[in-house]
Amino acid sequence: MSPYESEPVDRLVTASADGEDQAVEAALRPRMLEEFIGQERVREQLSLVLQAARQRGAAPDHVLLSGPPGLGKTTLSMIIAAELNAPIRITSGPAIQHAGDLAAILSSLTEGEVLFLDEIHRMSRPAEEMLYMAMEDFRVDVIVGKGPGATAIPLELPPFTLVGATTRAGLLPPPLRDRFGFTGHMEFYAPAELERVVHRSAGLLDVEIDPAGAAEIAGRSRGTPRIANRLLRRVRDFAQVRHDGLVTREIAARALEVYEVDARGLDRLDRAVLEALLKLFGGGPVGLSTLAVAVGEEAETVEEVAEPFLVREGLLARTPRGRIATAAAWQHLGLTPPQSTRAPRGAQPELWADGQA
Ligand SMILES: Nc1ncnc2c1ncn2[C@@H]1O[C@H](COP(=O)(O)OP(=O)(O)OP(=O)(O)O)[C@@H](O)[C@H]1O
Ligand SMILES: [Mg+2]
Repeated sequence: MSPYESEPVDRLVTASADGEDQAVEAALRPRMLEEFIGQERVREQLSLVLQAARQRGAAPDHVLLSGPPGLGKTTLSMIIAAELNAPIRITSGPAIQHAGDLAAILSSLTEGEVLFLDEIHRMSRPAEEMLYMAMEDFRVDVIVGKGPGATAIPLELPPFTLVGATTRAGLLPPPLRDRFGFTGHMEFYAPAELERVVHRSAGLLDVEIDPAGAAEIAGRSRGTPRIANRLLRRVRDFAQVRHDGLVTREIAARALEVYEVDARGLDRLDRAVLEALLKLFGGGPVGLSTLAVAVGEEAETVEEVAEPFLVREGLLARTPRGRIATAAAWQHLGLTPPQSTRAPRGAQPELWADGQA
């Protein structure tokens, strides 16, 4: 199970897609490689793979796209098919319960078709093994019958290109990983790239925005295009209802203040965790469960939902003795760190840490 599934669905800064995202994302997806912003390395590598295949008139190697949610894996897989001028079949690991499900999909593929397998790390074991053979030899063994009388009927498949996407590349069994000819690692986007994403989406959504307005939204988007697009939609509402529709830096900042997304993209939960760590525990070290009780959340929520971004931003560190705040955290919340000691006066740091790093 993906750690992202425990995220509260109403969170504006979650990188996972909600219902509204799914409805509008299709309209905002870049269609061709040229329109795809950022990820320069993956784009260049992929462009070579695709161009070479086109020149040879053959299906390209299987492609694995890995990286956190909302960075463009699904978008890129559709671009691959579009660039190859090939049809695309879309399915996902959890949708393939039995090897038979996969056999049915594979045997109905046409020559050169792109098979997009989302969340490929969540496929069942028997399906995975069938996939090994399909990827390597373009062949599957369909088992007919049960017990000692069962026979394997080999079935030839047309050449196809598998595009797998995963947020958890580390969970893929090595034999599966090895069968991809090319792996693209998606990285978080730089602010300037997100600004371009915001401008592009604003154009498609007919939102009037100035460069400073786009920069403001980009800076609060946690390196993630999906979040940038979502924040843009909320800012658009605010600009339209309270003002004349034009998105400036000030309008964007005020709108996102209403939605409690701060200048660095921290939301209410992130700030609550940070504030508790600083104000109640003097910056730590404090154990995860103690910290979670202080903010009134489950330890899992704090660890999986709030902490990854705080750690990535260099605001919080996980140590064997517990969580500690960095100097940047004090600065971000506008607080002064205690002079000589990190823990509240009289407290032994060890007593505050509960041993969970
Ligand atoms: N490079 C990009 N340029 C412009 N828009 C992008 C880019 N990457 C992603 N987006 C936008 O972000 C949204 C999310 O992208 P996408 O659905 O491809 O992410 P994902 O990596 O598949 O996420 P998940 O892991 O949740 O499936 C899409 O609406 C798309 O328009
Ligand atoms: Mg996706």
